Amino acid sequence: MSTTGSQPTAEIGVIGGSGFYSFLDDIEEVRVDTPYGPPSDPIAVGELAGRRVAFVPRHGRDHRFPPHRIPYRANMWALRSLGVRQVLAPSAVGSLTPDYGPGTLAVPDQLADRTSGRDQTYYDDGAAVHVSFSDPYCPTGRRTAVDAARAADWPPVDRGTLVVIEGPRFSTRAESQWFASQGWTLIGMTGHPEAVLARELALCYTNLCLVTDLDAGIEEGEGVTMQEVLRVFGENTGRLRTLVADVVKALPAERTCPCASALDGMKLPLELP
Ligand SMILES: CSC[C@H]1O[C@H](OP(=O)(O)O)[C@H](O)[C@@H]1O
Ligand SMILES: Nc1ncnc2[nH]cnc12
Repeated sequence: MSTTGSQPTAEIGVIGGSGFYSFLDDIEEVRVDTPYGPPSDPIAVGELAGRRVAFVPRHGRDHRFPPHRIPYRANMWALRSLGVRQVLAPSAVGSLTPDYGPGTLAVPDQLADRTSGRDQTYYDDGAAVHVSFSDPYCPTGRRTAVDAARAADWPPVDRGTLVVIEGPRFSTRAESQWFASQGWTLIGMTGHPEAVLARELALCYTNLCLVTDLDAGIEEGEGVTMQEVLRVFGENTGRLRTLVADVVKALPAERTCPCASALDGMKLPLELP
């Protein structure tokens, strides 16, 4: 169903990644325009256990946006304009350690940006805004996700550093070994700038990482392929969707985390939606 009249609202946003192109059953589709163009797809808004949820697949339903072309700013802006304040972001990631094999769930607590040339800020002009980003993820969202995964009998890796590469190619063995030597444990292509854009809008952001492969530097075979990523993701989709739903249900409605006050006292050059 498409909405043209009064716009529905949502409190929690879910950004689906590779293999995660839809989420809710009974939805209203909302076309939101933003100063950064349209989001990846119309936003699907619906209800889950009494919580209002907005869903957008970051690559589009047909996976037409490669990671370096995703309209990250439009996606996050559109979610906020619907009322969203907490964002859950499931992602397919590679592992940089043999300890975390395919099927592992990880909730990283750190991020290392190795992207280049992506639009990574809303504050380009008019005033300098520097948000704190030492802890890029929401502590409440992370704790809720870790607890929900444990309760679902899917014990997660409850920390770790996600390095985000520009892509769309996968890493060489040398690059991958270098990332691992830094102590970084997970690798993906979309966690940046998603996390920082959420912080720049004072949104909570939690990355739920499903390991689909061992990255090239630690793998003994042919290296990573897109087919392998999508196959392993497909094998784990059911429990990941259930977990996202569990986290939606368990997220505290009231925000007491630092993300909520990320912009307090700052003079912003634009009006947030
Ligand atoms: C489909 S292979 C690589 C692709 O998968 C991951 O996507 P997402 O983070 O949206 O789940 C990775 O970041 C790449 O975009
Ligand atoms: N090995 C890998 N490198 C980058 N992004 C990924 N997404 C899933 N697996 C990946």
